Amino acid sequence: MVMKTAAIIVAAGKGVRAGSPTPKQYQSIAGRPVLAWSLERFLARDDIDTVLCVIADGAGALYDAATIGFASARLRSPCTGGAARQASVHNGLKTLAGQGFTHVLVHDAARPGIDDDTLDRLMAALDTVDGALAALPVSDTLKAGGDADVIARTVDRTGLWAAQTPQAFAFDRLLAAHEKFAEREVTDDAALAELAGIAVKLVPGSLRNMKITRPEDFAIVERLLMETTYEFRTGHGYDVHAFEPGDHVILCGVKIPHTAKLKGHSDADAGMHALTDALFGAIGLGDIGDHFPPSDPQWKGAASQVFLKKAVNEVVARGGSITHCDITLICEKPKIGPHRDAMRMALARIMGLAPDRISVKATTTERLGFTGREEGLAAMATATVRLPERL
Ligand SMILES: Nc1ccn([C@@H]2O[C@H](COP(=O)(O)OP(=O)(O)OP(=O)(O)O)[C@@H](O)[C@H]2O)c(=O)n1
Ligand SMILES: C[C@](O)(CO)[C@H](O)COP(=O)(O)O
Repeated sequence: MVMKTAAIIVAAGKGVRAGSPTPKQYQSIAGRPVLAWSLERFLARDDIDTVLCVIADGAGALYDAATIGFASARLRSPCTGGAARQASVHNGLKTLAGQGFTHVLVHDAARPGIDDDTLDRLMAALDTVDGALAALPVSDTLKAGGDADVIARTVDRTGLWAAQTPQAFAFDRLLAAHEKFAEREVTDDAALAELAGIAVKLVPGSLRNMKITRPEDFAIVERLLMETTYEFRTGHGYDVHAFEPGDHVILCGVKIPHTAKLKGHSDADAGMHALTDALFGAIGLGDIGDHFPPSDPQWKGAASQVFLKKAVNEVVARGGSITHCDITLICEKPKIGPHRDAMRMALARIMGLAPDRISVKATTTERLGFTGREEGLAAMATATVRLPERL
């Protein structure tokens, strides 16, 4: 079945327990409104076709302020919620009904720490079941309180899970459950699904995805959001160009007089091409040919810095930075040594990096092979990038 999935983010609560002057979903946390955190995560996913926020009547200005910069075709205009969370979800479902959605994920705006791994697990679960929710196994010993806060009994925690959101369902089945059991007061959608006889699979959620409920939760969640961890990745690139009659070559952005030129569709800057491929490799984005096909006439004679800048921008767009690049040019001639520093400076300028993050080296193949016979030259590059770990 082809899945068409919507996400509903419920943000129509008053946040009474959190005690903040404006409802908690609009409070700024780690530099942006609580709602913006989860909205960004849902909008970034290709497997979610539409995102709808459910907001309180009269909260339009707060919503607009929180979603500035989220111009996305996938983000619907918000709809209005109800007096209880259940009614807000119901309104969201009714707003999206009849539009071909096969599945829906319902998420609390008050859980800004939702991560991609949890979303992946939920989406995978929907392949085999009509209901799934993120949850954590209970790890504390549970007590039922009696009169005057005296323990009435200890509750067996075996098999108990604390429910989080998102909670994911076959769209029509969840809507039917909301319609049929609208009079039953429940605190989450999985409870309605149970009433409707939908099997709901528990998938591991995450601590980071805790709900802001009380005043002290803001600081805890803020710490969790700020702790973005980074990973380092290395990419490798290799390129070869043949010589043809001419009087100069362009290597790593520097024009060098020579007795031949390099043959190619663009300016044939093998050094820059290898580096571009190394960057695409580090972020798993294919190679230079995927982005700039040689068959496309618009790249004929193009300055290779266009390719390199695109690869750099793709790293930056992922919140990443380039730690180091190392390029080796392999040729008998021209001699690279005198031009190495100019090459590093040129690349540094194009990439917006300090020159000490770029190394250019050269070697010969001792007159062996095609470079030894001066039929062409080769370039190899490695690039190390620092990326935020996938959340
Ligand atoms: N009528 C309501 C009540 C709650 N929610 C949303 O449901 C989520 C989880 O609810 P909860 O933490 O209980 O939020 P509030 O109802 O706002 O909190 P409180 O009970 O403290 O007022 C929140 O994102 C909240 O905005 C909603 O959309 N509509
Ligand atoms: C849906 C929910 O987030 C699951 O834990 C939660 O039940 C909603 O908040 P409330 O505090 O129960 O109103």
